Amino acid sequence: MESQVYVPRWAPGPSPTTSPPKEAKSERVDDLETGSIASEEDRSSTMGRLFPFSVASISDNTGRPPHSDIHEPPSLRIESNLITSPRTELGLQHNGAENCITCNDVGLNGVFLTWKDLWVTVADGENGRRAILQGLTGYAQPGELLAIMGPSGCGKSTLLDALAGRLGSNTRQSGEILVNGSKQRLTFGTSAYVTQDDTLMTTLTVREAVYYSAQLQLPDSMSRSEKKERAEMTIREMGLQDAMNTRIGGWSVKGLSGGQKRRVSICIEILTRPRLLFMDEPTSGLDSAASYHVMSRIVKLARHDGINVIASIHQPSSEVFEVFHNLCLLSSGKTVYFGSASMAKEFFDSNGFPCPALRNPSDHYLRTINKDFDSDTEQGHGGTTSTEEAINTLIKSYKSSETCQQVQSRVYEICQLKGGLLEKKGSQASFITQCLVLTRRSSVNMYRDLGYYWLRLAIYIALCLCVGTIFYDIGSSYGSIQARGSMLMFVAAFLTFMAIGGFPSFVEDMKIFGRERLNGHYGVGAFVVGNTFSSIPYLLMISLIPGVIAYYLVGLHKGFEHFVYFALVLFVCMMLVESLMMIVASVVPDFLMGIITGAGIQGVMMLCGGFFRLPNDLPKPFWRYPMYYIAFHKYANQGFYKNEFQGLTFPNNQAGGPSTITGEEILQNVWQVETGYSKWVDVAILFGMVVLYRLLFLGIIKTVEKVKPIIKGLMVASPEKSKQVIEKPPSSRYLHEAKI
Ligand SMILES: Nc1ncnc2c1ncn2[C@@H]1O[C@H](COP(=O)(O)OP(=O)(O)OP(=O)(O)O)[C@@H](O)[C@H]1O
Repeated sequence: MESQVYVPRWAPGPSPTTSPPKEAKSERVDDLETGSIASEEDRSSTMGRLFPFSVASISDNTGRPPHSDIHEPPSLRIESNLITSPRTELGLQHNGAENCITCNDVGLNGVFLTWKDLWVTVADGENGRRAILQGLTGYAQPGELLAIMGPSGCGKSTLLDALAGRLGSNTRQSGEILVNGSKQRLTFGTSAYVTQDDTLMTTLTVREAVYYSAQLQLPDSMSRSEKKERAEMTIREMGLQDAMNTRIGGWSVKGLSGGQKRRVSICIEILTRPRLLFMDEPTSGLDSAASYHVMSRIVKLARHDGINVIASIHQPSSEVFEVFHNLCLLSSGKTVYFGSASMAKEFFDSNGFPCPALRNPSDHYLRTINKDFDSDTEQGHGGTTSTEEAINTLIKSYKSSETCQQVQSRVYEICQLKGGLLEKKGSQASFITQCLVLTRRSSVNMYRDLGYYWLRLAIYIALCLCVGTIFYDIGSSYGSIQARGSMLMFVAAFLTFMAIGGFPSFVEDMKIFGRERLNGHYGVGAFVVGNTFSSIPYLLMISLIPGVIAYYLVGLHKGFEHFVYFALVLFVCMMLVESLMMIVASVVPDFLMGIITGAGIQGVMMLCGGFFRLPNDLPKPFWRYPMYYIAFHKYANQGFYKNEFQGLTFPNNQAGGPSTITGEEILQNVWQVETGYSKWVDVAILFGMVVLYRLLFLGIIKTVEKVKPIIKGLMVASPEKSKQVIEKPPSSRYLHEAKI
């Protein structure tokens, strides 16, 4: 082999070999749409441009065909002006497009991810801290798929979460994760993450879910029809064309199957072709054919658009296994193997665990390193060894292998590249577009979800019929003063309290918001605006229809203006309770705990709202100030009472007093209402509280987003272990020749 000069594509200055030959642009090797595979001739002509790095030189004197190099370590395979991978067999290389990863600007736009000596620990009651990941080192490159495999509970999801910056707050992480060679946080829109559980809006059809998502994420410069086309093309790519108009469905209504939901989740995240894509078990729930098609399409997409894909996979078929570029095999948080997927077989062979004929290699690897069932591992040579021993042998062997050294060298090289900061992938749609789309989507969801408003409407109507018949035709006797007060209190307290009923549906919305927010589809502001505007028509409906029943059956203060005020206070109180529950949901995302917390808060507010204990009798200072002024029931009651009693006169049954009593006197002496200001001020305060509560929700989410990483940063501790931070590449075999 001739001497080699490794030149990264983003290295400054001209390089004679960094540009692909002109004719490359006219070549058509594979077609993403049709999935057609390149001819062998085409492939060999484009092999030299398969990777984002140009390697000056070089001729291969071995005379091997292009594919035979797959038995060499993958990361630094340098020969024949190429570093190649077994994916060539699938035609996953240059496709002739201008933006082809293999030819153009992977080095500029692609994202390299490296991690060195990565540890993740969690608190363990008895033993201090338990390590979930133990000193992992690896890398992931643009245009490639890195598969993370291992037995259940070995730390696959934890590794993905750590790399994506999404570890839970009870974990501690140490080691170095670099993006394009520099430290940067990977949250909120810098990458896309397909989580293990499918958090989707169950009331939407597949077409709607993906199209709304396209509208939220794709730039305003794209026309509606283009967005629609992109959405439908992506749905077809994931083989969901027959389910386009099927509702996703949830626990109450059956819709898509688990595997179909998985594919919808993938569709939503690949719409914008993110530069970094994390996938937690993308093939779970899929049959082997569907798994193969999904994974091969993702690999093609990765290759075509320079996407760096990192996926945890449970049990790939041999066909699926073949599309992996690199494999990270974990056992109990330790690396058993990291390197070319196709080289894993040789690794297991050479360590005395050959894959039996006719067995799927990935099954063999997993079986060899799964010690959960404490079974013995059969060896090719007829003997047996315990699974624990087998794992230790493999871990030791990997650590001392050349492959491991090459991985560390590769990590070191990538770290030297020092690429720019990763820009937010984020949504490119404007804030206004996001608000409009979210309002529309949320309206459709509220309309179709019976639990959101329809059930409440039915219950409200039933309750208001009860109120209307119990207080029927209340009249204007002296006794009606107390009855009116009680009836209005019931409406202000209990009917508004019932707004809590929409909380479970809102919690589902919050989960979707959480996922989309983390993936950068839109911000908190757009979510709050969308939720507020979409709920207004429904809240108006559930305050007007039951309100009219209760108001006119009881025969409250006559006059349309009085009814409008009554319905307005009811409406704004329901909105207020919903806003309060939004705050609760942002702090307590579990719906049962949230309902209990929300009910508790409202119970306290009801108590100190000035009805059960008159304002002047409330113990000072806490209940009289500030609680009385914080409880929205104060303003609701006072507004209702002013609306009801001002302008009315009642006969006075009290001995020795005047024969009549005015509404003003009742307000001041009976209900102790502050009459120095108009009833409209009360309603304005209530509206102000709605705005305040929604702003509080926004503020809490934003603060948590900002504070959480700081707290996590403070919590990062060095685990008790000797560190092996790679300051120098263990193997300088390639580097001493490299010009970076
Ligand atoms: N935040 C956490 N707190 C406590 N333990 C955790 C936490 N996260 C992960 N673990 C533990 O770490 C181990 C690895 O979990 P992880 O979810 O990464 O495994 P996995 O390989 O993805 O498993 P599966 O394939 O079954 O999804 C498990 O034993 C799990 O209980």
